[in-house]
Parts: sequence; C-alpha cells; structure tokens
Amino acid sequence: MYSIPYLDLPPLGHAAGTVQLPGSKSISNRLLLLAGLSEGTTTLVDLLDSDDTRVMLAALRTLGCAIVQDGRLTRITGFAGRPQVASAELFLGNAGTAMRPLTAALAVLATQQGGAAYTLGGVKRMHERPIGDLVDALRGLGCTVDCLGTEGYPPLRVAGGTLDLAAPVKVRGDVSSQFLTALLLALPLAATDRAVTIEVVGELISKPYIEITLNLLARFGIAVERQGWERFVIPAGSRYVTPGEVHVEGDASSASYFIALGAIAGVDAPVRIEGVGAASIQGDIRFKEAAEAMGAVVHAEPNALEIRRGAWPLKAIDLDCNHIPDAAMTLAVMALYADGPSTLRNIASWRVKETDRIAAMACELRKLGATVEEGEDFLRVEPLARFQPASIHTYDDHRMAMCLSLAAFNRLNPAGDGEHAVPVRILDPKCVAKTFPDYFEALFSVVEARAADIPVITIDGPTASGKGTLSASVAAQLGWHTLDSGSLYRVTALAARRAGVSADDEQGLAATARAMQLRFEGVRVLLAGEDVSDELRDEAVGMMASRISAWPAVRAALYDLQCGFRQLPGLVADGRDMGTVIFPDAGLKIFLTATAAARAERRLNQLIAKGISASLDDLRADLEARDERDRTRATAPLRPAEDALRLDNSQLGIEASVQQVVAWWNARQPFDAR
Ligand SMILES: Nc1ncnc2c1ncn2[C@@H]1O[C@H](COP(=O)(O)OP(=O)(O)O)[C@@H](O)[C@H]1O
Ligand SMILES: Nc1ccn([C@H]2C[C@H](O)[C@@H](COP(=O)(O)OP(=O)(O)O)O2)c(=O)n1
Repeated sequence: MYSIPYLDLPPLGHAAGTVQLPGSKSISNRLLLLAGLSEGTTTLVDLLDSDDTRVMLAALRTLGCAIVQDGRLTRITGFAGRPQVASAELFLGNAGTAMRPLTAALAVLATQQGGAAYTLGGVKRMHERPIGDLVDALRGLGCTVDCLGTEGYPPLRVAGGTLDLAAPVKVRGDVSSQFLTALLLALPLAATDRAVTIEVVGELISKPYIEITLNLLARFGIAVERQGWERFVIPAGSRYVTPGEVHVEGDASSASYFIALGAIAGVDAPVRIEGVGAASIQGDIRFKEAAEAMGAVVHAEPNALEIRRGAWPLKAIDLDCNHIPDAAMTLAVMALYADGPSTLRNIASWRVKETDRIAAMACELRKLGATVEEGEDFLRVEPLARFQPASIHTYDDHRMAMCLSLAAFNRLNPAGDGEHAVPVRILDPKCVAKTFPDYFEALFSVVEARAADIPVITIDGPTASGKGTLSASVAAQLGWHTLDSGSLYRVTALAARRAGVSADDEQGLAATARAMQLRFEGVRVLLAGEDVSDELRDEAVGMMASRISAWPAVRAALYDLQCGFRQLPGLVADGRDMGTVIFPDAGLKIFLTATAAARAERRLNQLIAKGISASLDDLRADLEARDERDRTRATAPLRPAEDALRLDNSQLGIEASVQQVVAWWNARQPFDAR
C-alpha cells in the first residue's frame, strides 16, 4: 500500500496480464456478522483484509467472538445471539457495511438482554451519513435507539426496549438498501417463535445488494421469503447455522477498474481478472455489460473475466445505473475516452456515500479539463481531447482514487495525438485501503509505460556523501523504486573474488558481471540465492568495486541491468554516473557532496554501529583515494551532470536534505495547487 501524501501516475500505456482481486467488501462484512451471530465456528476463505473489514472484526472481538486469522483463512467462533459483554463502545471507521447491520443486530439484542447498552460511532464522515430511516424502523419495532449527536446520524446508542413484532416492520428503501440489509441480517434474532415481516416503503434501490444478503442468509440457514421487492418474511424458528466453510468471492466493484483497464488499454492481449466472474452473486458484476456497451470485449468464466479493447474510441452511453451504484463511478472516467457525451442516470445514492460522489466526480473530472454537467441524480461527461495535469483530491473515498487513476491512460486518448500526455497526481492514495489496499501495486503489475515517461531522480556523488540514505528516503516519500548502482559494482567485485577473477582481468570481470544470478528483495541483494547484502558493505569490497568499475567492459555489462530498474511509478537511482550515463534524461539530477572530514566521520560512525573498529585517518585516506580513482577514470568518471543541482549536506541534516530534493522535484512538476 502507498502510505504517502500523493502518488504520481505517469502517462500509462498498454495493459496485459492477470490481476487477483481481493475479496468482496459487501460479502466479507455480511459473512463476518453472520458468523458472529451464529453458534459454532465458521471458516472464511479469502476474506477481504481492508479498513472496513478490520473495524468489523474488531467489533466482533469486542462483543466476544473468538477470531483466528491464519493465512487465507479466518476462523470465527460466534457468540450465538448472546454478546459476551453487556456494554461496549464500537468504532466503525467509515464502514457503512459495518455500521448499519451492527446497529440493527445490537438494537435487537439489547431488547433481549436486560441492562445491555452499546454505542456505535465512526469517523467524522460516518457521522454525516444518514441512518435515520434505519433508526425509525428499529424504534418502530420497539428498540431504544438514541442519536448521540445529530438526530438521524451516528453516533448511536442502543439500549433496552421491548420488541413488538405484531405489525410488519417498515423501512424506507430509497436512500440506502443497507437499511433493509441491516434488518434482514438482524431480525432472524427476533424470529424465534414467530415470523417477522419487513415492508419496504418507497422504491427499493440497489436491489442486487439485497440479493447478496438473501443469498448469504440462506447459507446460514435463514430462508427469507421475498414477495416482490416490497415484502420480506423471515420464517418463525429462524436460527443462524454456520455452513462451516465459506469462500469469499472477489470484489465485483473492484473488478470494474480492471474491466475498464482492459477496455481502454487491453490492445494486444487481454487483462485477466481472477476471483470473480459469471457465477458471481454480486450486482456490480453487471458492470461488465455496461463496459461491453461502451465497446469492451469480455470473455467470462465462472470465476474469472478476460477483457480486451473492442471499440476505440469507446462508445458513449446513456445508462440508468441504479443496479450498479458503486461500479458506475468507473464509467464516468471511461466516458473521457468515448465518442460522445455519456450520461449516468439514477445515481442519487452517490450523494450519501463515502463522500458526495456526484459533486466530487464532477469537480475532479473538470480539473482534468473535462466538461461535466452535474444534476441531483445524474452526471453527464463529455470526452476529453486534451487532458490537463491534475492533482486529484480523493475525499477519503477509495473509489475516487481508483476511478481517477484511469485518467493516466491519456496518452491513448483517441482524440489526442499520441504525443501529448500528462501525469495524474492522486492525493492520499492510501484511501484505497478501504477495500483494495494493494490497488496501485495491482495496477502497476499489468500496465506498461514508455520508459521515457517513467520519472527518474538521480543522485550522484562521492562515497559516504549520503547518497543511499537520501535516495531511500526520497523514494519512500514518492512511493518509487530505488537503484543502488554501487551495489551492482560491489556484487560484481564479490562474485569475482569468489570466482578467483583478478581485478585486472577486464573481460573476465565483464563475463562475471553478465553471469551473476541476482535477485533483489527490497534492500537485500541475493547472489545465487544467498543474501550477500551485509558482505557487500565491507570496505574491502567497496575498494575492489571502485577498481573494477574503471573497466569499460564491466560498465557495459551492467548497463541493461541498471536501465531495467526504471519501473512504474518511478525511480531514484544513486551512484557515480546515474545522471551522466545511465539516465541522462532524468527529470532531476542531484550531485551530492560533503567535506571529506564529514564523510570520513560518517563512515566511522557506520562502522562503529556495526561493531567494527577503524581509524578516522585511515578511513579518510581510503575514501579520498577512492574518490580520486572514481573521478579520474576514463569511462563514466564521477562528475556532476551539466544539468545537475548541487547539494552539499556537510551541514544539512538527512530530513532537510530529503525535503530539499522533494521540493526541487515538485517545482518541476506540472501540477498546480488546486
Ligand atoms: N545529511 C546527512 N547528515 C549527516 N549524516 C548523514 C547525512 N546523510 C547521510 N548521513 C549518514 O552518512 C552515512 C553514509 O551514508 P550513505 O547513504 O551510506 O552514503 P553513500 O551511499 O553516499 O555511501 C550514513 O550513516 C548516513 O546515516
Ligand atoms: N554508478 C556507479 C556506482 C558505483 N560505482 C563504483 C565506484 C564506487 O567506489 C564503488 C562502490 O559504490 P558505492 O556507491 O556502493 O559506494 P559508497 O556507498 O558510496 O561507498 O562502485 C561506479 O563506478 N558507478
């Protein structure tokens, strides 16, 4: 996950490959509650691990469920309708799928257990999301529910009351179908000796989510009788019975981004999505049809989808999106690549989701340059001929971040010239943690970009100037990869030493460099499967690296390997010739220096920290000799690139150096502060 303030997506190109989807949020949280209410142990396979499921798991633990997580399995031993605690304060983040059903379940349970009282709250936005219709329904049933802040909104307190089930329970269905889901999941608790009838008032929206609820209730032994979409009868004698093991299918809403990706960029080969397919019980799987209407070519298997680009530009659509409320957001961004204006209708529920999604989408699409018309319950988006670089606000809404990432395909823009392409900055990218923590990693694993579009910052300089430290911190702040090019010369030196190749044997050293079996795991370097990272830092290895790196054939042998580190979303490369030879087109080049005295002292401190003793004078003499050799060799000598910015950090701390480099980088980016 990218836990950084912003993630810049360079212009992206074609897509191909396979994505494994995380588990469905809707299914995961419903299953968790059902397992929690049941007697016995339920094993959930491939449960979604995200913010919203974590708050549900924490709440269930608080209420007395035993929960064991073991790789792909989550085992939950339910409290069988009797929470182990009579009072609790539950924090539910911004998870509507936890707040609504837990409120209903605990409100009903509190009527059955004298003295029980539970409060349920979340983040600020959760307290702005209406829940009044559910509260009204529960009060109508005889539950005591108090809104602790604004009437009709969380936080809530449920305590006591007397259930009266003689009349049907009425609930509005036109604001959020989650209210009905909440009652359906909770009222079997009350249907022990008599049937309970729920009546929906007003047109029920998002029906597919109700189907998921009914489907999962059936698996836990509750056969709800559905009469049209107006009446639901929970039979007398209902009792949750764990089905034992349940597999959580992939999230169909999350699939929408990769379906769109295939439609936009699956040019030569398809994008394959595993975990969800034609057999899905989730309504958002029907996003597939909307994408097909826009031109996607979809091949569906029971548990997988393959998508290719069909029509290009995409075909504009005019669609009632009531049946795919969440996935429909993805269509709004696809509309930028269409052959005419697209209209998404019947989407009023967007206004009460994680954010007001109609307003948010309109605002962010306009930043890209799009013409957008926003109505109370519709959005009309025109195709965009020339994208503008934009800093996209994500409103703590995972779907905003994931949808808008699709704007990075603007190089493929059918109305564009294939040359004009802009990056897209996604602010607060970690908001995807709500449902798809590794969304951006998954995206990068299936898309390509032109090498020249992948940003690089180079940091060259003499030994112990702090290149590695600076490079790692800058990369961490931007979410980029690092290349410690020195480690490649060091590992070559080590491999040569082990193979008995002399430091004077240019061709033998080059052959050694080409034959090395290397693997990089974060900052660890593995040579033929052996972790040699610590050995590489030996001063003797560094000295030999400096010697062998003077040979042109050695440098040539390592050239392609270094270029291969230029991968999405960006690279910070440190060494001696990163800016001059390997990445001459880097967007920012730093030449990092510090006085020999400062550098010798830093090296000494590094050695002391490792428990190695050394003399400051010897170290200084060594590093000056190494600098001299690196500076004066004929091939790729250590020198600043002409367009490098110099940074002397003799007196500048690490954090200040990092902020300086990031500020230089941002000053060169096209994003304005909107
Ligand atoms: N700006 C700085 N001020 C003080 N010490 C620093 C600074 N930058 C790096 N160091 C320290 O200097 C030592 C050498 O840094 P390193 O990144 O290994 O250098 P290089 O990669 O250039 O050889 C490390 O112990 C590091 O913590
Ligand atoms: N891009 C590079 C990186 C390192 N080298 C050579 C020259 C250096 O003395 C050795 C070791 O580099 P390294 O960056 O690991 O050394 P320091 O950490 O700065 O001491 O490799 C090079 O020639 N070109």
